[in-house]
Order: sequence, then C-alpha cells, then structure tokens
Amino acid sequence: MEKKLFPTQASDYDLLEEIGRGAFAVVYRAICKPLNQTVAVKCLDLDSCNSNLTNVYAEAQLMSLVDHPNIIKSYCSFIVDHFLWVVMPYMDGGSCLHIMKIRYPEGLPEPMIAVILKETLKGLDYLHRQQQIHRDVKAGNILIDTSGAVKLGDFGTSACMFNRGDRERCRKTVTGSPCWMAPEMLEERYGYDTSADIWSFGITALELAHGHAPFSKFPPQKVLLMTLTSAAPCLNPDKDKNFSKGFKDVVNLCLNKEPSKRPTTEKLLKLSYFKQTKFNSTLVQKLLNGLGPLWEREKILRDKDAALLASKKSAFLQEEEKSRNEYKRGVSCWNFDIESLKDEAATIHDDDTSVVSEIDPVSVNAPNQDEVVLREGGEVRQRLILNKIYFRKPFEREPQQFGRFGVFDGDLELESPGWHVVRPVKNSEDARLPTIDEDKGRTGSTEKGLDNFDSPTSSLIMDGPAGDHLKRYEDDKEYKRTILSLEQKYKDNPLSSRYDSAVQSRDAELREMDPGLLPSKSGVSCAPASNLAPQLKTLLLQTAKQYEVLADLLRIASPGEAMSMPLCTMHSEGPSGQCSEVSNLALEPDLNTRHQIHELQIKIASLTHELTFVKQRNMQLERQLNALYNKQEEERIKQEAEKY
Ligand SMILES: Nc1ncnc2c1ncn2[C@@H]1O[C@H](COP(=O)(O)OP(=O)(O)OP(=O)(O)O)[C@@H](O)[C@H]1O
Repeated sequence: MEKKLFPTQASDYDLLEEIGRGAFAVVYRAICKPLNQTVAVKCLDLDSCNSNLTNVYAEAQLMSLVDHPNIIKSYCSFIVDHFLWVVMPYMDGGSCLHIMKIRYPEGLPEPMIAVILKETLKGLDYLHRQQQIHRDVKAGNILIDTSGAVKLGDFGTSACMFNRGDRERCRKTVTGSPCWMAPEMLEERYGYDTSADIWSFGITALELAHGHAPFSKFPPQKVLLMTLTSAAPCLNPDKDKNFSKGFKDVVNLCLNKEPSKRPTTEKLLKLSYFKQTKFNSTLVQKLLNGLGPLWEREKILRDKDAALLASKKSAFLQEEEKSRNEYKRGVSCWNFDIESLKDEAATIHDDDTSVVSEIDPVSVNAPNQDEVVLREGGEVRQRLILNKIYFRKPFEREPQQFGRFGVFDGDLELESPGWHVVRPVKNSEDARLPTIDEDKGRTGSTEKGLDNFDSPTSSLIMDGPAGDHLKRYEDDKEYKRTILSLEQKYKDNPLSSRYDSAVQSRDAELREMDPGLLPSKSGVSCAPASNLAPQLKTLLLQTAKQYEVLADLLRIASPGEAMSMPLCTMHSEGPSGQCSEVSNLALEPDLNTRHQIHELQIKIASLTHELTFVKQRNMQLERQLNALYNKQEEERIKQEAEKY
C-alpha cells in the first residue's frame, strides 16, 4: 500500500471537536486538508509536561515507526508554539474506558473482554518484541473504531530500550497512572522491564471486568501503599463468580508481585484462553451500537465531570474541617512510615470521594486531590486532572516526591502570585512538633519557641493571598521543623530511598523560603530563564544596597555634607524574600546613579534575552540531535526487520 505523506504544518489541519483529554494533552478530531482525511491530533503541552523536549520528541518519532494493526501509530508529529502535535488515525469509537463510563459502568461482558484483551496483547507482544515498554497500559488507552478494530494507543510515555545494553533495559524513570503501576515501578531502587506492562495488563483485565481499576477510588498515596504492601488484586470469588476459570487464571498470572514470575506476552498468547478467543469485529462493534458520535459522548462526560466537581467542592470544605480537627487531635496525616500509612489507608472506604479544590495558577502538587481548577483573574484557565505520578529530577523546579502532580506554566507564577501548594508533613509523635494542649484547648508545643504556634494546617499547606485560615508558608515554623525532623526520623527507614527524595524536597522548599538557609547546589543549570528574574532583581538590590553602604561611609567621612546617594529599600514579595522593586525613600539619587541603575536594568534585560535565546538554540540543537538519532534507529530497525 502506498504510504501517504502527512503534512507537518498546523495550517494543513482543521481542528474540529475535542475528543479526549489527558494529563498534558487535548485530543481533537481533525481533518488533514491536503489528504482530505479525518485524523486525531493530540496537542501535548510541552511547557506543562514533565519530560524534557528531547524525550518527548524522540518518543513521538518512535511512535511513527510502529507498524502493527493493534498499535496506534503516529502519522507525523511537529511543534506548534509550545505544543507537540501528534497526528494519528482517528478511532471513532473512543477508548474502552470511555465506553464503559457511558454504557457499562459495571464492566463489560466476558466475551467482549476476551477479544479486547487478546487484541491488546497482540499489540503489546509486538512492542515487547521490539524491546519497548509501553508503561501506560489501561482501558483509557485501548481504542476501538466502528470497523471493530482494537488498538493500544498512547505510548508517548513508553521508553525505547533499543540496543542500549542491559543496564538501560531496566528503566529507572517513573511515569504512569498509579492504579496500573507495577510494584517494582514504585520502588525507585529497582528498575523495571516489560513485565511491568504485564502487571498493568492484569489490572486492565480487572478494570474491564469491573468498570474501574482496583483501588481507583482511593487517593494515590493509598494506591501506592496498597500496591506495595497488600496482596495483589484479584477477582472476588463471590462477586465475580460469573467469570471463567481461564479469565481468572490470566488475571492471577499477570498480577504476580514478583516480576520474573509473570508470563511474557508470548506465553500469555499461548494460553488456551487466548487461543480459543477468535477476533470478532461484530462483538466489538456491538459495544458501540446506538452510541452517538465520539465528541458528543465526550461532551456529556465532561459536563458530568464538571457537575461532579461542583458537588465535590463542598466535600472539600468538609474535608478541610475534618483534617484540621484531626490535626488538632494530633493525627498524623502524612508521613513515610509504612505501618501508620497502612492504618491510615485502612480507614479510607470504597465510597470515599476524592478531594477537589480550587487554587490559582502555578505548579501544583496535590497528593490528596483528583483535580484542581486553575484560575486567573477569576477566569478558569485550566483544569488539571492530577492522575499521574512523577518523580522529578533534582534540577527541576519541583521537589522529588510522589503524589498527584499538575504543573501549570511556571512563568505565570511570577506574573500573578497565587496559591503555592506544598506537601504536608505532620507527625504527632515527634516531640518537637505541636501537640494538643488540653488545658489551653489549643495547639501547643513541647519545644520552647513554639508555644504561640497555632497552625490550622489542613491536609495541604497552602500559601496564597486569599484564605485567611491558611498560614503563610514562610512563617510556618512547624513546617520547617517537621521537615528537618523527617531527616532524623527516616534515616533508617526501609523506605530510605524516599528519604533522599524528602531531603531534596526539603532543600528545594527551604531554599525557596529563604535562599540563605541552605548553600545553593552546584551545577544547577537547567532553570528556565524566567526563574532567573528574581535572582537578577536580587542582584540589582544588592548593588543598590552597596550604594547605601557607600553613602553611610561618606556620611562618616564627611559629616554635615549633603548626601546624594540613593537610599534603597527592599520590598519582600515572595517566600524567598527576593526583592521585586528598588525604590527611593528619602533622597533622590543623583543623575549619575540613576544612569548606572538604568544601565544595570538594561543589562539585566539583555541577559534575560540572551538566556532565552540560548535556551531556544539549545532546544533546536536537541531536536536536530534527536532527528539524527531517530534516523539511525530507523535504519537499525529496518535492518533488524530484514533479518527476520
Ligand atoms: N487516536 C485517537 N482517536 C480517538 N480518540 C483518542 C485518540 N487518542 C486519544 N483519544 C482519546 O483522548 C483521550 C486522551 O488521550 P491521551 O492519550 O492524551 O490521554 P490518556 O492516555 O487518557 O491520559 P494520560 O495523559 O494520562 O496518558 C483518550 O483517553 C481517548 O479517549
């Protein structure tokens, strides 16, 4: 069949309706005008996604090399502003998750599950043979169309393991959706391989059977904990009586906590359960019978979610109150002690709803939340579905940790200071932390200096201009102390790998509160240019302060003489205490001084400009390198394919 060449210019595509939304991307039905073909275009926001451009681009390129009927390939991908557009075949049935939400909330009938699983398995088998890990196998990524085709999509998060030796074959990065993640993916010290996909495949089987993944209603920290410490999920012998033994065996085989004991895709395909399952397009088409167009269904679901969100808002306020009361009782809400987390997790019931809150733009790390609404000037700018777990690299803006993460354009943080959401750390057992003072009926402390401490800390500590009930971050002594106490407490903890993350996160946060508190790390060179602005402003302030000192010295040297040096004052705005403005209070600076200040400002502007330019150039070079690398890979794959 002749290979069509898809154009790589945005103007060649008409974006029509929105047909889906992921953590960092919106997917549209679109028309490729020169080819007059309906396609799906995934617009991935490069600014808010947590991966570096090179990886994203490499993975998008990789997607275009895929050639299997059960895997969605990309026709092409290109950059439009700060978005990566990935052009793919349009799957007009949508995802299995989508269909379950609309029509099968309790799960699909087994014959349909068997067909869907087998087709997915064939696609996964192809990827594994190419030595790739998908890393995001779930019903939301299994797409179907009206011809009855079943395809596994979105392996933008997958990692290429081509021929890079065994060390590289075990990935150390963590990306994925908590409920589907294999236990070894959560333990940073262990790598993981293709068997992690087999675990996710087993979870997907349960998801298709029940309409939702096991633990999906729990907050992510509980999901993590249960995945690590509880027995592997399985079918319920009472509730799931109707499922065949073959299906139960598949689930049990895949959900083995020991990765090496899980079957390979090849072995699974040889099971009689899958051998007997024949592809049946009519069965798949039946799933879509009577359903409206995908974009209309998508809209119905979006509206439903919005209504749910509104109802959850009040739940959040209650949760706030509950959490505050718990705090007053000295209940630990967040720590890394696995046993207490276990107990805590056990108190969360199946019907617990996740917390939803509204906060202003910037970066968000909200371990207890499903979704946050980002507003600017009262307008909703973006809704972030916090459904992923990321371990951020040390040089990146956010601390390393696990939790639900959403990141909004960091530059906005400077322009419109808003909520700053940080991780809560509380522990009543630590003597240095505030405890209940029964007599006084308020929070007290056993340590001197904290007697007046009165923190109505909720399950999240927030910092922002509004909300009197929330404590300002930089004043939060308890937070600083608690974080420091973590260091002592978890040194010998079995989760000591988490300890490093906690320390790094502590350092990052303390540095943000007060740049002088900790020595700055060397080699931190990857900050965005916009992040430099406060530092440059600080430099400007320092220079101005030097004038001040000079003026004082001159005053001492020649008392009685009128001084014409500027008297500068620091306006502390952010938690870091960086100055935002240098202003004259009493004395007007002379012309020369003003001129120098002006020159400094010009230098700063030009430096910022230069930095932006270098950054762009860097990105360009990265892209070129990538293209080169991908070309080589393509050739290598071709050669390998020829060998077969
Ligand atoms: N080629 C496609 N055809 C039709 N619908 C699609 C296509 N690709 C994606 N979708 C829809 O868009 C939704 C969002 O896709 P996307 O890959 O961005 O996110 P996701 O995998 O659901 O979430 P995440 O960002 O967590 O990976 C999917 O769940 C699916 O319903």
